[in-house]
Amino acid sequence: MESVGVLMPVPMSPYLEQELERRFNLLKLWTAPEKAEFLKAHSGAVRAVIGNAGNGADVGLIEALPELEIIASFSVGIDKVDLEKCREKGIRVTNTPDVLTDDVADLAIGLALGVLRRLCEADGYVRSGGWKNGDYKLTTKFTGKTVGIIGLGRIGKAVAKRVEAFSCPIAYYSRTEKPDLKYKYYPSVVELASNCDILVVVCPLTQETRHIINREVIDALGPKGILINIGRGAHVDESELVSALLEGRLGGAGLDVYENEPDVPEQLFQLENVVLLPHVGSDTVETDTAMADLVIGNLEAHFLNKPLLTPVV
Ligand SMILES: O=CC(=O)O
Repeated sequence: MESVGVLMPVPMSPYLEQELERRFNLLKLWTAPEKAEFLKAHSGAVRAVIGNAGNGADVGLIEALPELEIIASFSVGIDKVDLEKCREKGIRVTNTPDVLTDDVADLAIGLALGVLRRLCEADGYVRSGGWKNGDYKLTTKFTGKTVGIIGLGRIGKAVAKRVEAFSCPIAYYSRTEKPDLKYKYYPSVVELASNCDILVVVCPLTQETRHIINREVIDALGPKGILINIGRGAHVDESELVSALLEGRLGGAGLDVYENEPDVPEQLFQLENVVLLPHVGSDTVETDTAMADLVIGNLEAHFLNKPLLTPVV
């Protein structure tokens, strides 16, 4: 497979890069001084593209690569890949589900604890010597709070499992009720937000879920409510979120994702009831390796005419 051209548009994981380089003709777009020229020069050779959470494959890229057969995303979310175009052109698409579920769910709990117990602020209190002048202020309990989950897929269920250990009542919203689950179902996000203390966004980003967290939902969650977003930034109307936090209409937020990454609204930097992470949900050494192995496994399966391991299209 050494002659198969695999295009990596942006750097992702050194391990993935190294393993792709051992097996394929890896073309690293970001290293080219003139990207358009590079693409033109290699367009006939590229049979696979590696996507990720921030960079997929839009119509422009797909149309520029006439020999493209497969897009293997180094992410579970494939909202940056034009799936319709791929279906139309018979291009296969794979992602990396399951292997990252635990890490992302763990991080949701970390964010909830971070916001409620003010972990980052309290850490700063010790580092800056503040403790020498007195105890840190009281914070808010997590155990027993009602947690609402938007999207009860693999990661949503893993969040629920963890939250159960904190004796938190669990409710959820998804397109359809899941009768096999014991959690309380709400048929609208506003109803869910009105009936929980912590709202976790963990559904895939689609046209229907874009800005699923809007002003009405934020107001339903209210001044004591906490929003945790481990899905995609575009799930949330970010300017509404910022104004609700600045005006005290929302109790706090734990965010791993933003509408225009890596740009994060700077008004949030001054707020102690907000924990901001740089989209690191699945970024552990262990999961990076597992995701990379899955990307490579899918490419090898494809080029050996075997069934894909985790097909989306
Ligand atoms: O955001 C990360 C992913 O989709 O894997």
